[in-house]
Amino acid sequence: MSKFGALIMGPAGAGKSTFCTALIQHLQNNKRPCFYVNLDPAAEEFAFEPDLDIKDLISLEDVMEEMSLGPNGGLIYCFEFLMENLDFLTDPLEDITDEYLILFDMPGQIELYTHVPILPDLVKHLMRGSLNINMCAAYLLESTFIIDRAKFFSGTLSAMSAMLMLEMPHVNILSKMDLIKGKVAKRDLKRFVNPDADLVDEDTSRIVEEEEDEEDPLSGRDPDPASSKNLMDGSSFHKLNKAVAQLIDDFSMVSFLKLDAQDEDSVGAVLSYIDDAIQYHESQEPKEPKELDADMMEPM
Ligand SMILES: Nc1nc2c(ncn2[C@@H]2O[C@H](COP(=O)(O)OP(=O)(O)OP(=O)(O)O)[C@@H](O)[C@H]2O)c(=O)[nH]1
Ligand SMILES: [Mg+2]
Repeated sequence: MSKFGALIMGPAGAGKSTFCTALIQHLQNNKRPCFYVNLDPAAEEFAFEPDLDIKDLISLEDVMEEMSLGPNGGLIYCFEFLMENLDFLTDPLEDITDEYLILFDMPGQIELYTHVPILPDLVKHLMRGSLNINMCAAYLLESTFIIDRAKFFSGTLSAMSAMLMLEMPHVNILSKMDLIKGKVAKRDLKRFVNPDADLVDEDTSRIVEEEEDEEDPLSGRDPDPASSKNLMDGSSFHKLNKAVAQLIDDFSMVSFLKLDAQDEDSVGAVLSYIDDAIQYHESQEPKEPKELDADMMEPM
């Protein structure tokens, strides 16, 4: 029997938990069962009580206190502890049937998605171990980043890093679309949904003209070439951003779905992409004719 799940990821405050809440509500409205797993050991409040909560295994607060660690080191410790106690996840998930969508609400520490190898191991355990869950990663990025294009491309790079690291079906999502309604022209929005590198050139707010051959205003001397290597002036920053944006553009790997968590149609649309990625509907038993909605049986 197959199992189906989605890993809801993204930087701090991107709207992961809100998206999980909206998804659970939408699934309930459509009479689909859901199993909600909280993997954020610092999360306190939930609109829907998690069916499984990492805090019942380990809490970030205790780790920080007892191990004298900061929030990021503490989080990594919690995940290492989870990896040593995988039965905590495996046992309750074993009995989940193929009708369920298992939602994993992840923490927002970016290092988890970029350079710490814990997440790939966790994903391998969920997808390829005895649980054999068909999983899709959903990576959320705040749409307000669009206003600052350097920030947008750095966020896009983190999404790409997660994609490459996890090697699993993946959708990228621009969350909080309600916040930019009316602020970005529809035509421009399309270019962020499929990011193109020229967006960086058009971001005039960030371009600072290179002040080559200018005297150092403090000392009156020519700028020291050695020290200027360590300083990133506006022009080098722009070139770096352009190179990063070009890399993303060249890969043609990152595109975004738009999400407004308050709008049920928008939540449903994103869910349909996740369903497609995990082939949820293909696995569902065909319904007996008597189970079909009476409306559908009525003559047109
Ligand atoms: N306007 C608007 N606000 C949103 C939306 N989604 C989330 N927020 C707000 O953004 C803030 C962070 O949302 P969360 O859902 O807690 O974000 P998160 O990614 O789970 O955060 P961490 O778990 O702390 O990393 C909250 O104040 C939410 O109310 C949205 O679609 N629109
Ligand atoms: Mg959260």
